[in-house]
Amino acid sequence: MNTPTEIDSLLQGFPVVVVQPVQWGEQDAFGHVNNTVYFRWYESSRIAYAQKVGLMELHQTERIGPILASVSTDYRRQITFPDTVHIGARVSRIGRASFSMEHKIFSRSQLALAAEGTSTLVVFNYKTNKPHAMPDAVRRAIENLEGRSLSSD
Ligand SMILES: CC(C)(COP(=O)(O)OP(=O)(O)OC[C@H]1O[C@@H](n2cnc3c(N)ncnc32)[C@H](O)[C@@H]1OP(=O)(O)O)[C@@H](O)C(=O)NCCC(=O)NCCSC(=O)c1cc(O)c2ccccc2c1O
Repeated sequence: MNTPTEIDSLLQGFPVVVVQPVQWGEQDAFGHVNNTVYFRWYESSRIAYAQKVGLMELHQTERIGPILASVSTDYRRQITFPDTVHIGARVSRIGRASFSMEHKIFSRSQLALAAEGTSTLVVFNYKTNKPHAMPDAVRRAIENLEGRSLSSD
């Protein structure tokens, strides 16, 4: 029996996990979830992560927030309706203004890794339209969430 608990253990080390039901309309003519949907799922996990470390609030108050610089994925399994996906996000690196995230998507019905990817976000000043140095408070919040220090490179 595939249980959410088993998937939770597969996603150990991912401090943010978003759980979403697969929608019928996310499938394409070939009967599987279309490749573009995986990027939406990654995005949901990035947003949840940014909310947890105060980056969404910072955007509301200071107009300093994340912007997506790059994203990539490897597809490991097809996903079909009905299913539920568990999308993990963790930060693996913090630079001066940028930080890197790793993502994993697990299929609950297959109890298997369906995709894994990486993304780079840049802290961005939406007033000047320029990158902004990672604020210390956000760096600390990320390190607290990850349970380790993430040195600059
Ligand atoms: C991405 C840019 C802001 C970079 O600007 P610029 O080239 O001027 O930056 P620098 O050369 O000074 O570098 C700063 C910093 O960024 C790193 N970097 C730059 N480009 C890349 C890249 N392609 N890949 C990886 N890393 C990159 C560089 O190494 C530096 O790192 P340091 O740590 O050393 O400082 C600029 O190119 C730009 O504005 N691009 C357009 C971005 C865009 O339009 N993205 C799509 C819309 S945003 C979006 O969709 C989005 C998605 C989400 O999932 C979000 C989640 C949560 C919140 C918001 C989200 C969001 O807005």
